[in-house]
Amino acid sequence: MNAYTDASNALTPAAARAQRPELARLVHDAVRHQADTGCPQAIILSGVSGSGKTYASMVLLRRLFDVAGGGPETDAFKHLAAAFTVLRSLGAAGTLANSHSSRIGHFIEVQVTDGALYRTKIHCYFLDQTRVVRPPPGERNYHIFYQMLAGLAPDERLQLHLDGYTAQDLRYDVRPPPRRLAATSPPPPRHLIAAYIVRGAAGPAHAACARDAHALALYCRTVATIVRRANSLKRLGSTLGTLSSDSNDSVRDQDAASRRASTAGGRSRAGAQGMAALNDAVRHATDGFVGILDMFGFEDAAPSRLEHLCANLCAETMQHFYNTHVFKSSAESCREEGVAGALEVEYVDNVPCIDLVSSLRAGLLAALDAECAARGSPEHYVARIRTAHRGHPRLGEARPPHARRFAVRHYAGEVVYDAAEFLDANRDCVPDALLAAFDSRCCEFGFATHLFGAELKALAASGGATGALFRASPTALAPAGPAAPAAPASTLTQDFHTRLDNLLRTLVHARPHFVRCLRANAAETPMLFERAVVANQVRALQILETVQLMANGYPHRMRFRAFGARYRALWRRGERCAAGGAAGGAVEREAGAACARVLRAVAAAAAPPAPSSPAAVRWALGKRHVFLSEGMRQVLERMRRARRQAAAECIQAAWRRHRARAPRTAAPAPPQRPRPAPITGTPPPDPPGLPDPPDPPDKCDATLVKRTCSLFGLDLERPPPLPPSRAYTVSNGVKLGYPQQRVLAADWADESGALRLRAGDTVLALGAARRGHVAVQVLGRTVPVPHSVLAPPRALRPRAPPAAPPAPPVAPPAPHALT
Ligand SMILES: Nc1ncnc2c1ncn2[C@@H]1O[C@H](COP(=O)(O)OP(=O)(O)OP(=O)(O)O)[C@@H](O)[C@H]1O
Repeated sequence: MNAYTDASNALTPAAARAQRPELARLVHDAVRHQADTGCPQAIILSGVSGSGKTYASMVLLRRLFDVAGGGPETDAFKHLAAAFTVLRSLGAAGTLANSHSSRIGHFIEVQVTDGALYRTKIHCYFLDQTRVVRPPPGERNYHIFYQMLAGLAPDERLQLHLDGYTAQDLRYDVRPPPRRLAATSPPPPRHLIAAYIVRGAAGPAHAACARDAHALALYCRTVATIVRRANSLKRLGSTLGTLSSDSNDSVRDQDAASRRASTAGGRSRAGAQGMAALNDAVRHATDGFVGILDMFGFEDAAPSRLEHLCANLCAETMQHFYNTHVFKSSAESCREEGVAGALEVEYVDNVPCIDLVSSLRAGLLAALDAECAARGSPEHYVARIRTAHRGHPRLGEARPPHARRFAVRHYAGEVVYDAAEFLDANRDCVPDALLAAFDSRCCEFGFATHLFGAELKALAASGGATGALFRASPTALAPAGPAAPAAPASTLTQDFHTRLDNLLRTLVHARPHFVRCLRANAAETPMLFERAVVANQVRALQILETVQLMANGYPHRMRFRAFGARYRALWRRGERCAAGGAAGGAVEREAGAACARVLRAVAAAAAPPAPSSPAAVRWALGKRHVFLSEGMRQVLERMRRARRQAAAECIQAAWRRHRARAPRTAAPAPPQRPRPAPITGTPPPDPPGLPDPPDPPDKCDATLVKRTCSLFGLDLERPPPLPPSRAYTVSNGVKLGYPQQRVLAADWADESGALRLRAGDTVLALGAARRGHVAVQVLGRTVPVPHSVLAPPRALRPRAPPAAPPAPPVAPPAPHALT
């Protein structure tokens, strides 16, 4: 985490070579576990902003493709890497903490079946949209703006009205000085005139608000649309399926969005629906995934805004998920199963803080919704929460006290929030009159019309603007009714909360793997380790408590059956593996006793897991589970590896011995597959002088071939083997064996002209020759004659009417003239 470069570089080969072995092991473990059990796996990255979550997530993704996706040369990987490059431009910005901070959280869902990747979905969580119009002091806008200014060709700049501008001139790329937008404000620059059409007699402050709402709505809708478009591309030529997703839908509500996106694309409707149905069928047949979660890191910008409160709520939620999974559930299951002497680690529970922020009854976010509904003010909002949560241990005062500010004591430190923009940001509204400007009847910019399609439809149904408000960001609750509603059905924080809930619902069904990222210093300086900075993070992430649990507690538990399946190699010969399961009582007890015998033997034989490891080698038996210390898990794994290695070596040694002895003892050759018996009259190989006739031209449609291969998972480079040639032909259910008498339908001569046959000549066909040819015996020679010059075999001709005289006996082959 020292060479501070952009995180998307982690997808490059150089970064892949430098990747951490522990991340590689983690991916192997997740893929193996997914393949063994079918259970979804979630790799959850956490840490403060700038600690390397995004970097690690890219390394993990690359590794996942190496292990299960065919490597980085596949179309799917290239497509994904390209999508992430675009996403980084649109969603990363320079903050005080991190000059490439991801302002969009990601959950990358890599769907895997039988250990092979078949589809990737990116779920995006975009919060920090106010940055587009008001970057916080000292911070920067999204990378895309600077990249455009630095990289556009002169004619492109002209087209976008950006000619002559630099990053310093653009209003949205630098923090405007306060009150710059008053009446005395200078005329809007060209790029703003090009983008906005603001009519009416509103004051300048009003007009500036409208302009900002417009810009914000355009940006976040554009991001969502680009993400959806990039994710919905189907890679027909690829062996690795598709990428699909929507930036704002919940994790498990993606298919409809994916279908919407596909039908919006250039494909025919039927084709897209067919492909969506096929994808759905595959998905339902194989619902396993390996997910990589890179959400917002904890941030303490001073002062913080509503977006920071949401990001910190997300970090708190992930910390709570960790606490529950690692500390709480292991202690509870030990208690439930009567395991005596289990260590209960004391950890800091952050539920009070999550309650303070997100409780539906009186949490900070619920109070904000109430304040928005009552058209209140920031000061009134802060007074309201102070009254509601007086004395709450997690709610504090800003220092010095301020009417619009309050502090929250998060798990990773205290953060002071300024509520000045809370209400506007939460409403996230844009007036209908502004959106009416994008109506296709008056707007020539079709893309903008497309971005607000649902809203414009509602406006058309209401007969035009009525003073209603729409959400600026795309939302699952877009106006669906016939007319525009007076106010949006949800707020920014409600949407975020819903999506966070959906994400958690997905995570609780998965097996989690936690990656805790630590930032080495606060200044993005390479090779600098700041003790205090790291110690704070170690404390906040409860890493010491985790180590304590790993060293002395029982952090791992396995059902008896799962233990038996995994450590089958350690069972004594003749002893049955633990069965456990539904049979209950006696069977479960017997399975537990079998596990205990193995564990006792292992513990007696075991050396410490590693010379310097403090982890104790302990185990305990519960009612349904085996409880293991980290040390015992390591010992079991090491012994299992050793047994399997020894077994593999034993097999190899036996085989080598067998191979080495084979010539001396003249052992019988290994049985080979019997060759098919030669067919009577099989033509000998062609004489050396006989030239090959040219192959008929390939009449296949290349696109059709590609699609078929993609649909059936065939490899384009290696066609499936041809079926073995048959010793007969079949027609109308009649089998005609070779040799056959055939009559020539047309004159034919071989390439040299030495051999000539005439129409009506009868020849003896011996069997199939090269493509499109039949091997024919002529004057003691066998020559390939094209099918096309031979009349169909007799049995294939139309049947003669019953009254017709019987066919004359087949004449002997006619003499052939050799010239
Ligand atoms: N192992 C590493 N090797 C090289 N560079 C790294 C490594 N880890 C992180 N970095 C660099 O450190 C910087 C911060 O990393 P990154 O953006 O991944 O942090 P983050 O935790 O995702 O931050 P945020 O939450 O703000 O998005 C980036 O510029 C990244 O390229």
